[in-house]
Amino acid sequence: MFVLYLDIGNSRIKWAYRAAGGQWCSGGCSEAELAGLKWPQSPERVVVSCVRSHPELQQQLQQRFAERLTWLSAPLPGYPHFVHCYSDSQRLGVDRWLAMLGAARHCCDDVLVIDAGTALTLDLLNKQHHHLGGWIVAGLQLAQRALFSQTERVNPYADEAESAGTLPGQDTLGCVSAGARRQALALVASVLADYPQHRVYICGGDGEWLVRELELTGMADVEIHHAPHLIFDGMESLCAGSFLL
Ligand SMILES: Nc1ncnc2c1ncn2[C@@H]1O[C@H](COP(=O)(O)OP(=O)(O)O)[C@@H](O)[C@H]1O
Ligand SMILES: CC(C)(COP(=O)(O)O)[C@@H](O)C(=O)NCCC(=O)O
Ligand SMILES: [K+]
Repeated sequence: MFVLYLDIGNSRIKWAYRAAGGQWCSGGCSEAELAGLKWPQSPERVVVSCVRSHPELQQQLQQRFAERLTWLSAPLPGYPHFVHCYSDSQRLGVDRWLAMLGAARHCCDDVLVIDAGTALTLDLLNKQHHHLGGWIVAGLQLAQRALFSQTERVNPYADEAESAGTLPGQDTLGCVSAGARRQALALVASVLADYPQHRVYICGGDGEWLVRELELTGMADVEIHHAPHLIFDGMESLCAGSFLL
């Protein structure tokens, strides 16, 4: 069956499907671009995860795909292979839930799932599929925007350059961008140090940077798996288990 998967985050939309060879084919797009995208065949099912309410887009996709569309805005209630720690499981971000399901699909160990997106989230899932909890902080761009919008003189000056690394900045934008990166790395390093037995999976728009940086700095003694399709793996495991009607 040809299934199209969409992940609507707070910054952008990601799409994916399995190519003929079985590998993921994926990309990112804006809302405006989504309507114009062409798929190799007409999707027989479209599974969407969405962490924000988006009635126009939902309606547009509903019209286009009708009963082929499944819209996930929260963890599926009563899903048997996941034990929540939130007393209100519907409050857990559906992207976090799906990324954990995706990681559980890849391995049978305790896992630490890191999604470096608009928010940087870290979640612990043990091998019995109990969610032990996690952390949510602002991601790289959001952390910088918080400073730009909530202070008077920390500004993204057009004549300054963003730092791509973590060395001390020497102007405002350099300090803010290096600070955001160093802050994210420090959090990840501290969690890795506390949970050394967990297998680590990293996804999200800043995932590639994070993995590279952890490897370069030797911050992680453990093996780090860059798994950019983790959320789609999670959606696929719901389809495979026939949990989506
Ligand atoms: N084309 C892009 N648009 C927006 N952010 C991007 C893009 N490419 C990489 N990024 C980085 O990815 C992060 C957003 O990650 P992403 O996983 O797409 O977020 P979300 O799932 O919250 O929409 C940003 O902090 C940014 O640094
Ligand atoms: C933490 C998130 C904002 C991350 O979303 P993203 O960065 O992928 O856009 C999202 O998972 C969310 O809205 N969660 C709800 C609150 C919670 O998980 O407790
Ligand atoms: K995220």
